Amino acid sequence: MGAEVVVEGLTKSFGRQTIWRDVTLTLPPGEVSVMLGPSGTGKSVFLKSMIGLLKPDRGRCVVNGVDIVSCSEHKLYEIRKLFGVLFQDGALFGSMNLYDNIAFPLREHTKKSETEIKRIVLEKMDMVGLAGADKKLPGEISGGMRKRAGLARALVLDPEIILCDEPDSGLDPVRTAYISQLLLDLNAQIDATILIVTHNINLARTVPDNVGMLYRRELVMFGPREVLLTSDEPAVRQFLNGSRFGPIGMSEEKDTATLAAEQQLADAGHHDGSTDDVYGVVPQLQPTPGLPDRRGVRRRKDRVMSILHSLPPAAQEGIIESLTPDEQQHYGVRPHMFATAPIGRRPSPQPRDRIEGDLGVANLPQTTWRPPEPGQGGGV
Ligand SMILES: Nc1ncnc2c1ncn2[C@@H]1O[C@H](COP(=O)(O)OP(=O)(O)OP(=O)(O)O)[C@@H](O)[C@H]1O
Repeated sequence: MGAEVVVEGLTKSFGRQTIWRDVTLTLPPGEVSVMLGPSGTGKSVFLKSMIGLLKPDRGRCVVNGVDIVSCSEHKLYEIRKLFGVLFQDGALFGSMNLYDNIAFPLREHTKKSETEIKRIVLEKMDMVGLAGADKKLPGEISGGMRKRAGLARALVLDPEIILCDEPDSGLDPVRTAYISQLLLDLNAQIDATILIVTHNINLARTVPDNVGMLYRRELVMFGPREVLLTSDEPAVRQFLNGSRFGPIGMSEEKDTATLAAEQQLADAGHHDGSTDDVYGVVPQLQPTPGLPDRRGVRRRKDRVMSILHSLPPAAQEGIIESLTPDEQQHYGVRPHMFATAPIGRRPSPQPRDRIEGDLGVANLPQTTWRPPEPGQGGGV
């Protein structure tokens, strides 16, 4: 089973620029989590901080009892071996063929024989659908294949935790769907804890067990996927919908005057750039038939049902509806037992203080932005 990662009060600045502060979350062992957030909110910095490539100013990041932030260099070197990282561009050596790229960590960090290395490299290449491509150079293959090669390299040391920085970047929607499925299939096969940083809303809606979002130097929320997917937090809704209208601006949050002007545009029926209203829990991807069931799913059910009472009604409803009738009976729940609005219909926004607490919803500065009324344009 993958390792649990406990992040507590993590804060990172570069000089006087605070990237994010007081980030607290737990990546449950063997579950898949996604971190969303507008560009520049520090998602990559967060991943790098988790493996000790960057040093946070404050806080803890604990894996197997070791705090990566304060441990010795020697311990950090050891603990890093638990991580497999897929960097945004695959980070392959251009002059090495795929075989040598993927074998690199084994030759660097282990004393395995070349025969053993060959067995492992070919096995991982097969797992990511690259069988037969071992002689190719990174420059000779597509972006999707480079991502797969980066993933195979991340797998060779049998990581307990896999960090993926925008595995979909530069990929078309079909290749993104394939890499989404691949990540879930890998999770089923090796039960590793996975954290994916992405902007891809389809991936965020269908792949992970948990979703979080960084915004305005805070972790807006982090928790079971159903919470974010049914959230009425304006920044979350705007981000999921890819809408221009809302608190997130071109490069930073908007000021009051901009928000008021935007509200006028919305009232006048101007299009906000979004298409459908992305709200509600959609079915999660399943491992490809023939692969093992995801062990994290069973563990997650017990975990999420134990905190069900602390979640907003729409999230509770989404979770209960995702259970089979037998599971509903096992946990003593039935659809519509808590929620007032059926899933897919948006409940009225909750006052901020009613959705805080166990959820870890950040106390964001109040915004004057309000969604346009139905029928007044916007489609938010
Ligand atoms: N080594 C560094 N030194 C100084 N500033 C840095 C460093 N690395 C990142 N930053 C700054 O931290 C901020 C967050 O960068 P980061 O790349 O983590 O954002 P991101 O959320 O991953 O963005 P994107 O979605 O566009 O990839 C940016 O303002 C960036 O310039």
